[in-house]
Amino acid sequence: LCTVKGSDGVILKQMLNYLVKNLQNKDVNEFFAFPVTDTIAPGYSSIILHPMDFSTMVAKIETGEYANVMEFKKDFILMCNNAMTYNRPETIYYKEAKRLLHLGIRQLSKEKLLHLKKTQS
Ligand SMILES: CC(=O)c1cc(-c2ccccn2)c2ncccn12
Repeated sequence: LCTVKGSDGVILKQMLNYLVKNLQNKDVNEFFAFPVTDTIAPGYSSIILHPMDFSTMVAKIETGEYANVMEFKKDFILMCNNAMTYNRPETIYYKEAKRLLHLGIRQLSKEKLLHLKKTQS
């Protein structure tokens, strides 16, 4: 049961869960599924000060930390930019981040979200 006040919170959560699932499906190697550790990426935590990954984004959706889609989009772009900062352009991680970023920007474009909003209501 959601009160009238809380109803938009439920709809936003549904929308964000739909969007994050769509984006995660594009990360076929699951490079972005979990936080990058210093073990697999030497010096990562001293180079990347604001780490982000899909599991963190999913947790933030559940705990209602995103007030709107734009805040969610910011974390997605941060996640991709981190990978394009730490990894060299010739690496698979950089290339995957670049591809994911472009696919995600398209999916999160105003037109797409407007259409999604219409289909939701
Ligand atoms: C996203 C990212 O920067 C990343 C993911 C990984 C990763 C993620 C899962 C399994 C293996 N590697 C990674 N490894 C070395 C250097 C960077 N990375």
